[in-house]
Amino acid sequence: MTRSEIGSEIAQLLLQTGAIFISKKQPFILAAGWASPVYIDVRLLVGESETRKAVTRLATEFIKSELGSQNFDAIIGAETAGIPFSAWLADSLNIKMRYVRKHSLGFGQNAQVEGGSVEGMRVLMMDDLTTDGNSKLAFARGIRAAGAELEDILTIFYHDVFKSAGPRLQDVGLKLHAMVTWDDVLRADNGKFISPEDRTEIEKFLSDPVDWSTRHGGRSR
Ligand SMILES: O=P(O)(O)OC[C@H]1O[C@H](OP(=O)(O)OP(=O)(O)O)[C@H](O)[C@@H]1O
Ligand SMILES: O=C(O)c1cc(=O)[nH]c(=O)[nH]1
Repeated sequence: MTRSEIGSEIAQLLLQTGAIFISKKQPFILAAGWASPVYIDVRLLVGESETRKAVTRLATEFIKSELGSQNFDAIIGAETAGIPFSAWLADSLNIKMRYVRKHSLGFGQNAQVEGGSVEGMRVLMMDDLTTDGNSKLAFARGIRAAGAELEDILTIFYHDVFKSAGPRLQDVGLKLHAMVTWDDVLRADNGKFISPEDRTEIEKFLSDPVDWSTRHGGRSR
């Protein structure tokens, strides 16, 4: 399967499971404080057996063909939504699984990376989604502080509109790989899930998300 075929299949799953939410009244406020007319709830791919099996099959194929599964000793799921996907992928790829907390626990072993040592291991970080990459930077600091070699991050969805995300990750030696972006979703929709009015609003947001956010009470820079 090509990258584009994988993107198209997962985009269909996101549309069918109702994971693409379009705000009718108030904008969504995202983790980093941006206002947005859309919110992608990738967590909805977790609930049903058929759906999660399909995502795991597609992500396994993506990792094998685009990244090379032999390049990783472990997959590390990011709290919270990255954790279930990392568990299924670790089984499917037959590699170790760990997970990384948003913050060290603060008591007990005070660990940020859980599930065993990652010292000297080549690891792949797995999360459900990327917006501006802020959370990825924090997770990466924790994973590297635990002694792992981390260069690659895989997310199911990437908004790919906050233009600073890629360079900020590259500056610290991180490569972001995404299975689905807005291009895949807008191509996969046949008008059944996204109305023409909603599509117009989404396109306005995508063409200048910082301006959209500023005009709707979210972050402006
Ligand atoms: O900051 P970015 O790297 O662009 O990624 C956006 C983050 O926002 C979501 O997490 P959130 O904390 O909202 O929810 P979760 O705990 O369910 O993962 C998502 O799972 C990403 O981790
Ligand atoms: O940036 C975020 O917080 C975010 C955006 C989005 O579309 N979906 C999500 O779960 N989080």
